[in-house]
Amino acid sequence: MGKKYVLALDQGTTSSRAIVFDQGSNIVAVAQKEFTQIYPKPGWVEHNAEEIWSTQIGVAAEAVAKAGIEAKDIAAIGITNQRETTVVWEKSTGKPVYNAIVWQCRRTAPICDELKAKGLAPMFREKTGLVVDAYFSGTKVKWILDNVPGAREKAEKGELLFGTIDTWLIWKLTGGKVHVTDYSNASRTLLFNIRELKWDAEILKELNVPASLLPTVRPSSDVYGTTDPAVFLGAKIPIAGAAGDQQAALFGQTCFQPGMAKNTYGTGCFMLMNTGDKLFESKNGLLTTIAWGLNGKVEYALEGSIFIAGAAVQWLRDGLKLIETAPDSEYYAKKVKDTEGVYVVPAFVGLGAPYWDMKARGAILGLTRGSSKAHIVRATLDSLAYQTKDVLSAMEADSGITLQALKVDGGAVSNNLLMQFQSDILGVPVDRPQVTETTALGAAYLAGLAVGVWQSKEDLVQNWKLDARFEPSMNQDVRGQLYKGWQKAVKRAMDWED
Ligand SMILES: Nc1ncnc2c1ncn2[C@@H]1O[C@H](COP(=O)(O)OP(=O)(O)O)[C@@H](O)[C@H]1O
Ligand SMILES: O=P(O)(O)OC[C@H](O)CO
Repeated sequence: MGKKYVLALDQGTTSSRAIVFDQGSNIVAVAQKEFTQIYPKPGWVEHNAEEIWSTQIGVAAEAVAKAGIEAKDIAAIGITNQRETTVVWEKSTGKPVYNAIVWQCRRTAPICDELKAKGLAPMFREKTGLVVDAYFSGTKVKWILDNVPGAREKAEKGELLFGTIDTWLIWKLTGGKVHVTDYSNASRTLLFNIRELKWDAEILKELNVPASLLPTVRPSSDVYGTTDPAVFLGAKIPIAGAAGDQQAALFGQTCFQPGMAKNTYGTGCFMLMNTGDKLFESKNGLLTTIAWGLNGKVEYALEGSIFIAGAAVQWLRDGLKLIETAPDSEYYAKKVKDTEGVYVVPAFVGLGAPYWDMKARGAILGLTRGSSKAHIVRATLDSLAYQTKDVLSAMEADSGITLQALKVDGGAVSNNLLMQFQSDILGVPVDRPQVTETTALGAAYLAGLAVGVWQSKEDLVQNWKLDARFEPSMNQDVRGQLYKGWQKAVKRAMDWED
């Protein structure tokens, strides 16, 4: 049948995944591997960039083998990645000078406080669409250059390269030949001017980051180079698409029209609304970000970033050991009809949108002698839905658009109880597609469009198929009451850490 498969590499926060798609957007094979989470201090999160690479290339080979195809049957590779996570490496050796600093890491909160104290937040907001927060790459690069012995001298001599994970993987896949990123990833660095579409000289100066470190910014659907046969299954395959995982999910959900939105429930939860060529400035704590660069222009999105979602379920599993597997959360939550007033606020790494409080910390509130494991498990699941409600309210206020239905995806959407509660608390239908691996699908689409596997975005829309629609069935008064309790609980968790 010729080369009609597309391989998506989905490098997430907790695992590296590779998925082979056919031209009908069907999943032919999946391989996945978790990798080490490194917590050197409270609030710090790192990954080993070499382990990211070895797990990613490992699952790529495994997925191709499982699909029963050969590397030469792959028309293109698309990359999608946990965003903001920062790698700095030596140009000559390819060796990272430090572990990757993960998006969740709070170590640069003091740098952000200084920038805010200097009154620079409005400048950053205006140019980058982002808030000054440790979440983004800019202050992480600065931290590496300021704290890793010898790093700044090498950077100033042009011997180091910076990249988010897309850049790191493309550089490795091409055998160290190509140093690029795409518009969507660049827009998460706090270094990129989303209006002028270039690295911002004033910001680079302020953060003391030499421009020589930075990758070339390219469209999200474009042939960046080919794989080095020595590293990728002996074949030269075009690497033809890249996008941050949340933007890729927006693309995979075929949210191509302004006003269309999706919410992805993974480690964190990220709601994005396509705003087309319009750049909305949020007045309600959301981010303005680039959705993708495609067909010679960029399109924008409004984003609500929630730092802890599925990770709270992992905490129930690994930290509290209340459940054995993530899906068990549904089983225990079902044992009670509601949380009886218990709220879990999973502000483990502060709070993102719409609060942006780096000093918030997790809290369980409303406990009584009658509170049980089931109540805590249920309250943890509910917290994903409440945080989503916070963000959707902000998005509707910013855009003036009332959502008719919310498209969802990501690991936690298999939880039916959560999806029903989500619909109940929003008062909006929740639509779960058959393919919930929309992040990988989006990356495959971007790559496939660049090499002609698919001809146009319109071709893709018909591939989106509904699995289940969850309709709101909660009484409005109950909804209001429950949400009021959540807002009270959030206030108690805020501004906690000194
Ligand atoms: N049935 C479930 N109920 C609740 N949470 C779940 C369920 N299945 C998976 N999860 C959560 O979903 C997350 C994994 O989703 P995934 O999309 O793979 O995340 P990521 O891309 O961020 O690594 C984990 O945090 C896990 O706790
Ligand atoms: O890896 P995920 O799916 O948790 O996504 C992480 C986000 O890209 C962080 O901004």
